[in-house]
Amino acid sequence: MIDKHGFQWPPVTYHVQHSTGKGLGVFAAHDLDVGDVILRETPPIIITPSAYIREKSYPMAEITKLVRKEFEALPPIQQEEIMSLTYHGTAVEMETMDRLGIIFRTNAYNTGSNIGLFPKIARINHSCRPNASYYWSEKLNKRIVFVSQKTRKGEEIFVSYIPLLMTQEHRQRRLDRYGFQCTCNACAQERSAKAASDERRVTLSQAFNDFEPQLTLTPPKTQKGRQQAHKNAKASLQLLEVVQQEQLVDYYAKAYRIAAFSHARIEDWEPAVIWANKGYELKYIEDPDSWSTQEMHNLTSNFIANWENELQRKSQQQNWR
Ligand SMILES: C[S@@+](CC[C@H](N)C(=O)[O-])C[C@H]1O[C@@H](n2cnc3c(N)ncnc32)[C@H](O)[C@@H]1O
Repeated sequence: MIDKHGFQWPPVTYHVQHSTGKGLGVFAAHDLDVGDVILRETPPIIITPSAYIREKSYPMAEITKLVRKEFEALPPIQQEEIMSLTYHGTAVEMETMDRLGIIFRTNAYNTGSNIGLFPKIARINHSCRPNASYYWSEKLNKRIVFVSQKTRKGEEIFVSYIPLLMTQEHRQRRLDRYGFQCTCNACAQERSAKAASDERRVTLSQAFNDFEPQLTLTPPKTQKGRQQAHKNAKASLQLLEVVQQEQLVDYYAKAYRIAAFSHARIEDWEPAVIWANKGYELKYIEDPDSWSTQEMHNLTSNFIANWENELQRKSQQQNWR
């Protein structure tokens, strides 16, 4: 629709066009900044797996039946859009499942406790170093795709289909179910750069796990505990460097949260506030209504209060001298 000022409404943020070696892809229609929303989409098909399905990891025969029922209720134009999506099935799946079931398997996303198909979002290709991310908004009943790295007009938009803290070999194994050999800029690097990237991703995975039990605000009680907490604060800054070197924007908020907690534990309030606030800003972009956004908001306020108290204490001490 063109509004009274001659502008397209809603504004066009992307085009679907050919992507070399990847079929169709989604491309930026103009320069996009971190946090810009590319797409918001309500799933025309959404299924609720039974408890049995969730535990036994997706028995496709049952899913296909649920999907078919929803599909039959859609208007022909939506059915056509869905049937035009790409699909990839194993030899067994091609034998035992119909095309709709395989389309759903190739393109659907987990959506809270359900699984949804988003035909427009399904055109976005994968990268192991993506420039976009997404979340499911229960409130809006939509999946929202937003830019996580500055993207220039005409550049392709990529999300990740898989967790990224793994070696390339491991990632490729996960991607095999989609039927393609990944040639993203992380996978297509020359051998030594790829080895360095693998090492960073494995280090990050290990470090995120190791930090998890130490993310508490209780100050250490012993001398040894205090020494360890100081070491952790230093290590949290190294972790931030590694995640930035690897440009894994989907993991920045997690690293900021670790740096915030680690500095709060040693009562170094200024960096604690800075990292908590950075984490909050990213979490807010990711999903303003999520529990983890609220957590980062509360931590930031709490650390600011502690920092103010500390500054007040210091200025009183100076006045007494
Ligand atoms: C969800 S669809 C994405 C849109 C698809 N390119 C299309 O034309 O509709 C997933 C399929 O896109 C292709 N694809 C996605 N990311 C790719 C990548 N990094 N390299 C090669 N092919 C990719 C694969 O064929 C994959 O099965």
